[in-house]
Amino acid sequence: CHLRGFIEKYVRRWTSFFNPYIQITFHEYNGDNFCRSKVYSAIESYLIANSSLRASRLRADIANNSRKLILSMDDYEEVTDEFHGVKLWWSSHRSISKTPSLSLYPTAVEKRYYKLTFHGRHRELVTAYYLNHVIDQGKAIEVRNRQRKLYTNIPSESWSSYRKTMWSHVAFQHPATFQTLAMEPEKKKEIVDDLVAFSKGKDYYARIGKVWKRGYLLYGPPGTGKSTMIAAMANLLDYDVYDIELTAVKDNTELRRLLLETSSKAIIVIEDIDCSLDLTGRRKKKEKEEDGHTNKVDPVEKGAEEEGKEKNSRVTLSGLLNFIDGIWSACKGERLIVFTTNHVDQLDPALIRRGRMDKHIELSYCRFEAFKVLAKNYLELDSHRLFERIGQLMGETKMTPADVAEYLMPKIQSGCAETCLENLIRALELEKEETMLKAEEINVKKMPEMLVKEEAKEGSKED
Ligand SMILES: Nc1ncnc2c1ncn2[C@@H]1O[C@H](COP(=O)(O)OP(=O)(O)OP(=O)(O)O)[C@@H](O)[C@H]1O
Repeated sequence: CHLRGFIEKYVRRWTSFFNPYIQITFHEYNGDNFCRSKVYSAIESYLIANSSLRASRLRADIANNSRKLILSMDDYEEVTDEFHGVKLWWSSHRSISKTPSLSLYPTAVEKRYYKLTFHGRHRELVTAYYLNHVIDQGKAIEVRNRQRKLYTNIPSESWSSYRKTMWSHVAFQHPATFQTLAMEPEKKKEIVDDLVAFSKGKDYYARIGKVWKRGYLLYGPPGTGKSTMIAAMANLLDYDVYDIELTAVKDNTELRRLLLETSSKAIIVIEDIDCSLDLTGRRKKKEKEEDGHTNKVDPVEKGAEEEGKEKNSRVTLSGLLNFIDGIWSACKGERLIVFTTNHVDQLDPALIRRGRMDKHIELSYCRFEAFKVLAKNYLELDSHRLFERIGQLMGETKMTPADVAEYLMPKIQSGCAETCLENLIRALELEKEETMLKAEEINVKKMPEMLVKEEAKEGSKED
C-alpha cells in the first residue's frame, strides 16, 4: 500500500512536469463540515447561468422552495468559459465513498465537486481575478433567484421554561412596486434614488466608517400606502422583510437577539411605533388601563410583577435607540429600518432625529398625480374626460388612496371604467359637502366666542 502511494505520487509529479495545465477542485462539502460550501454553491449558480446550457448532457432538478426547473450540467460533463480572452474548462464530478456508521452497514456518501482547468501561464489571472469574478457573479445570481421571505416574531414555548419569541416566515409575494405606488412622481423618484444609492453604497459606508444601514420614517393617515411602500422597497432591493411585533418581545436582550438573527439584506419594520412602545420606556397607558379593568391578580403579586416589568422587561426607548444605533456594527450586510406611524407628532424626537431615521416620508391623501397612477393600475387609463373634474375635487377633499382604489375596481363596482370614475366623483362630491358642513358647524360653534371678541373690540374702540 505504501509502495502504491509512493509510485502514484511520483507519477503525478512526473506528468505534471510535462503537463502545462493547472486544475483546481471545489468540493460541495469540505472535511467534516456538514454545511454546503458557499463557494461551491456560487460556482454552481454561475455555471447554471453562464455555461451549463451549452453542455450536451444536462441534469434537471427542482429548485428549493419553488417549482422552478433548474438545468445544470450533468456529472462528468465539461463546459468552457472565457475570461479576458483566456479559455478555461469547468467539469463536474461525483464520487461515492463508504463511511463507517453506527449501524452494521456502512453508509454510501455521494460527494460532488467541480474541477477548473486552465493553462499555467494564466495562473495569476485566474487566482487573483477570475475566481473572484465567478464567486461574486454566482452570489449575485443566488440573491436574484432566492425566494425572499416575510418574517414575523411569534412567541414560542421552548423546552426550557423561558418563553421567547422566534422568527417565523412565509414566502414574500407582495406584488407592490414603486411603479404601482400612487404618489407624486418627483417624490417617488427621490425615494427610489435614495434606496438605490443606499443599496450600492457598500464601499461608501465602509470609507466613511459608518454601519451600512438607513432609517426611514413613514407617516400619514391609515390607508395612505405605508405598508404598500415597504413592500415596494423590498421588491425594489430584493430584501427580506422582518416585521417586528414589539409588544411580543420580552425585553431589550430579546430584541437584540432577534435583530442579530436577521439576514444580510433585510428591511426591519416596526409598524405603528407609537402604539408598540410607550416612549418613556413603560408599557402603553391604554394597556395599563385595560389591566386595571380585567386584573384579578392578587395586588401584592401584581405589584411584584409590575416592578419586575419596569426593571427588566419589555422593550424600552433606550433599548430601541440602542438597536438603531448600535448592534449593527456586529452584522455584515445592508439593513433598512422602517418605522411607520399615524401620529408623527407623538413620537419622541430622540427616536426620529436624523441619523436614526434618515428620511422622513409623509404619505398623504390622494392628489391628482397619485390618482393618475391608480387609474393606470386599476383601469389602464392614461386620460379620460372625467379626469379634470376629479382633479378639481381632489384638491378640495381628503380621500385616502385606499378609498380611491376601492372606487376604481370595475369588478367590485360592476361596471366599466366610466362608471367607476362617475362613482368616484359622486363620492368625492359627498366628501366635499361633508367637509363644508363640518366647517360650517365649527364656525357656528365658534360664533358666540367671536361675538364676544367683536364686542370687546368695539368696547375698547369706544373707550
Ligand atoms: N399610495 C398608494 N398606492 C397604491 N395603493 C395604495 C396606496 N395607498 C393605499 N393603497 C391601497 O390601499 C390598501 C391599504 O394601504 P396600506 O395598507 O399600504 O396603507 P397604510 O398607510 O399602511 O395603512 P395603515 O396605517 O392602516 O396600516 C393597499 O392594499 C393598497 O391597495
